[in-house]
Amino acid sequence: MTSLLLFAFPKFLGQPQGIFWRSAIRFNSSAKSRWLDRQKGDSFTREAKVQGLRSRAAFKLMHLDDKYRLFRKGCSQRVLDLGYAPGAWSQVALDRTGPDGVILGVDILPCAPPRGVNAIQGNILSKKTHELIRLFFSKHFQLYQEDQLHKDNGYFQHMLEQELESLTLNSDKADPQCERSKIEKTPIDVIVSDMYEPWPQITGFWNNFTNSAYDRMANTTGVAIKDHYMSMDLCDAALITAIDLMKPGGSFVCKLYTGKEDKLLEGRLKQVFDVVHRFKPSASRNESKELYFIGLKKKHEVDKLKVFLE
Ligand SMILES: C[S@@+](CC[C@H](N)C(=O)[O-])C[C@H]1O[C@@H](n2cnc3c(N)ncnc32)[C@H](O)[C@@H]1O
Repeated sequence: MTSLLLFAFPKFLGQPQGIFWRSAIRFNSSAKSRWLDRQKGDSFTREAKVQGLRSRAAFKLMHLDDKYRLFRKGCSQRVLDLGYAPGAWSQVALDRTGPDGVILGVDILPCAPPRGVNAIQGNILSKKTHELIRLFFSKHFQLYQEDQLHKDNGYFQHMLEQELESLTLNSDKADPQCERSKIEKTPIDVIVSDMYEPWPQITGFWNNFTNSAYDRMANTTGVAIKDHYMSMDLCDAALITAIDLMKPGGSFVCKLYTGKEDKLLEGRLKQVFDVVHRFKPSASRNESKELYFIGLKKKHEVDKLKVFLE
């Protein structure tokens, strides 16, 4: 059996046995059918289907919002949903901010956003993604909203990219009225981050890869310590986004797989927000180590270096 697999996947030759077997186990079909069985028997999964929500994760954000009042109707809130795919959290944000809310989802994977939600495909660890987000939310970019095309299709990312490129090219012009000065530095009211394992897309695409595209991303590994440290990196990335792009007074949520550095993250959050909570929503499975941190009332002056050096 082993030699057959090594023949089929020669890239595993020369790798330590442990890595080989872990990789083989991850693509095991019985694990997939266990996952499907669990989904079928789950009341949140059933309810999500009934309500037309893209995944059961929607209920986690609803519980978080019921408890901490992140969203408000009639306040034109600008919401950034990090790791939005397949889009259930964005659906909740859109519903709870009302018609004047503006929701932008960012995900490293391509995904058509729910109607009324805008999206960028990008890695939140990249500086360019931050610039695209800022540009999207800036008043300057609202010009493009006149065409209303985004209502059906989400924003066209290439338009944002072209805009960013032309701003970068003209950045050295000594014009005090230059376009860049119209861009708000901290335009966002609420940032929610559910970043971690890519959503388990099982239909709607042809898979011509030898392994699933989304499995190459940050799936939970089942190794608690690894999941913890990888999710710490994504929480740090979300926190940096909040420090750089969120208005004072803004609200923040991020998902962490618990472990040794929980306290470290909590300490960092306390330097950025006046109020910090931890919460496990009832829709979060008991056996899962996921936990949500909530930061409320972002402070006015935040020294990014100090947050990460202490
Ligand atoms: C659990 S899913 C989010 C589910 C979503 N909240 C919902 O309600 O539909 C986590 C998402 O985080 C995304 N992700 C992981 N790392 C990322 C990164 N570095 N930048 C952007 N998105 C990332 C994954 O692609 C995946 O789609």
